[in-house]
Amino acid sequence: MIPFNRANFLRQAFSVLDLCKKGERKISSVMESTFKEMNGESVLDVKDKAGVGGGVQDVYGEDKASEDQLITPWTVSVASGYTLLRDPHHNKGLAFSDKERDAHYLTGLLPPVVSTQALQEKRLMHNLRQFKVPLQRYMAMMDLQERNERLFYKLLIDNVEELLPVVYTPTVGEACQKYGSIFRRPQGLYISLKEKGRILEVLKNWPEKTIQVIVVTDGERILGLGDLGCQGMGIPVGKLSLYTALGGVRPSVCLPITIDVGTNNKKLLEDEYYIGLRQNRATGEEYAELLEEFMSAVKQNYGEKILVQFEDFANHNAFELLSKYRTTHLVFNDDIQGTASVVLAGLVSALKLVGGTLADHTFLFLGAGEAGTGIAELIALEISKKTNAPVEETRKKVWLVDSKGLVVSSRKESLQHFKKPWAHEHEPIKELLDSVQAIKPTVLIGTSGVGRAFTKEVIEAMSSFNEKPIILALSNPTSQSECTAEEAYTWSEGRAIFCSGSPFDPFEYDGKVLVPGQANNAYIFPGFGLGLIMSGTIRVHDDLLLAASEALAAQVTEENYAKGLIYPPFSNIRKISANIAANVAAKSYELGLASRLPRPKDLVKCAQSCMYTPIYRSYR
Ligand SMILES: O=C([O-])CC(=O)C(=O)O
Ligand SMILES: [Mg+2]
Repeated sequence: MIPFNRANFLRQAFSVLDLCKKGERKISSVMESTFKEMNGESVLDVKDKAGVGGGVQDVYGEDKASEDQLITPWTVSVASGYTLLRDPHHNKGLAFSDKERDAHYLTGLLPPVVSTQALQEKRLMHNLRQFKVPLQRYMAMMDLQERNERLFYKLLIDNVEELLPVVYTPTVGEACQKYGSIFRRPQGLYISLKEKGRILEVLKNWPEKTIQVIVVTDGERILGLGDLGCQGMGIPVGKLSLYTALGGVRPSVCLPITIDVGTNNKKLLEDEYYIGLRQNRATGEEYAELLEEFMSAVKQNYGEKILVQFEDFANHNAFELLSKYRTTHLVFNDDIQGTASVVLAGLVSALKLVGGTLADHTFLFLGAGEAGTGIAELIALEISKKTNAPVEETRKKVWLVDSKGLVVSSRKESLQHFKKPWAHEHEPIKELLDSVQAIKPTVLIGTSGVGRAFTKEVIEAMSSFNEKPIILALSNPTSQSECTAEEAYTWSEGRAIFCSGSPFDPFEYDGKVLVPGQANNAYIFPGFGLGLIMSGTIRVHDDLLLAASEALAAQVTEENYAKGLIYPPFSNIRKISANIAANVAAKSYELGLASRLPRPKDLVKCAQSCMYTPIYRSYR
């Protein structure tokens, strides 16, 4: 083995660089990051491996391993021929030019025609539209992602409004429910209880070395569908494809992870096609230890600035994980914080339609879990910032109803800790309808995961004391939505300002076409993540969520308001994400949380220039 020292390292590095310059080798992401490292561009933390000396960011331990340690023999090679066609990152299918076919040993492996990406796109959209069953469209999209990554993202970006419901909610929910039977190829990293004690090793099996964002779930609360165990993998995969399509984060730096600690879903445990551990969920110390090992391994492997997005954990773990790791890691809980940020943006822009300030409104939630309390807290925080009233006071504008009724002070003893701040003085009320009539909210928000919980009586009550009741039915997928667009509009006689978590089609009421908004965290997390990554932010602060929310609200145009919309259309999402990223990064620099210095002058331009675009590249 060549002894590791700076001189040898540089010699090797420059000989590879030479080959690259001559076009004989493609620079791999490993070498690329090594060069950056040598230039001092982004130095990650030096790993603490007692007794053996290695270089800065010797992530895979090749250099510092002593002879008895095992290492992974990663090689750098240029894909060609059949392998190139089977490599989703580089495959272009029929779009390989004749010159490329010659140079890369593809001649004969493809039919003679040379297609454009635009024509491929047209053909694929035509084929997708032939499928009438949404799950078939989902599977066709996943196959495309596995076959030709750039074409997948091109399709998704150019047809975002049509394809979002396919790769994301609601179809992704059904895909998770049936994940075992539609399973073709693994799409992310599975870490189960069986890997306890060697999670770091498992991370190293992932083919990409440079990772900037991880979306992780333990599958316990997949959308509003409950515990889907290991089959929750569809969620991190879907969320990360939006990181790329909507936020422009490069696909190669995104890593979907499912942590499998078992499932309490009896149906899945008995399903012969179930893909996860066939046991009940580990809890308590066993669970906490696995998560602790995971969080340490992630930081050890990818460095301080790896963004970990927690997704669809059950309440009891979600709050705890967020509060435990928010001071030591760059973590973000999409269901608590992302949802809060998107809903706050919608409410702030709704003020243009209903008048008043946030502090003039009264909010009632059905559902006091992650989304409900997360949104509630951000509303209270925003009102507090705007009015200078203490947050303990501003929380009194917000009421929660859970499965046992209105959250009130007499229930405080028995409440889970995250509900306690919302237990205000009031007599106990069991039913939602009675709570609505007693509190008389101007805004009704559903985060309960209980489909059709906003009944005709509830919507009619809201409409009896509000000229324009704001009704947000946020639970996903569509089957769990607290009411449909049609119901909200019909029962409010066309007066409701309605948004849902999963998309609904426009609805015509009394000759007027009413367009429901989609208050989904997909508006926020891609741009938010991009903002954190491009500024090298090291911790998430609540003010960054407010910055994201403010940027989103600012993107709603007069034209949108005229249609009764409180969110901009998803078709503009790349521009919206760039603006969110810039505002988040600006706040991060202001708070001293950004480590990428000097601060770029024009952060919007910086965000735009960082964004991945899926057009084909030409190969030498
Ligand atoms: O995935 C979505 O559509 C929104 C979300 O985070 C959830 O419902 O858990
Ligand atoms: Mg979620």
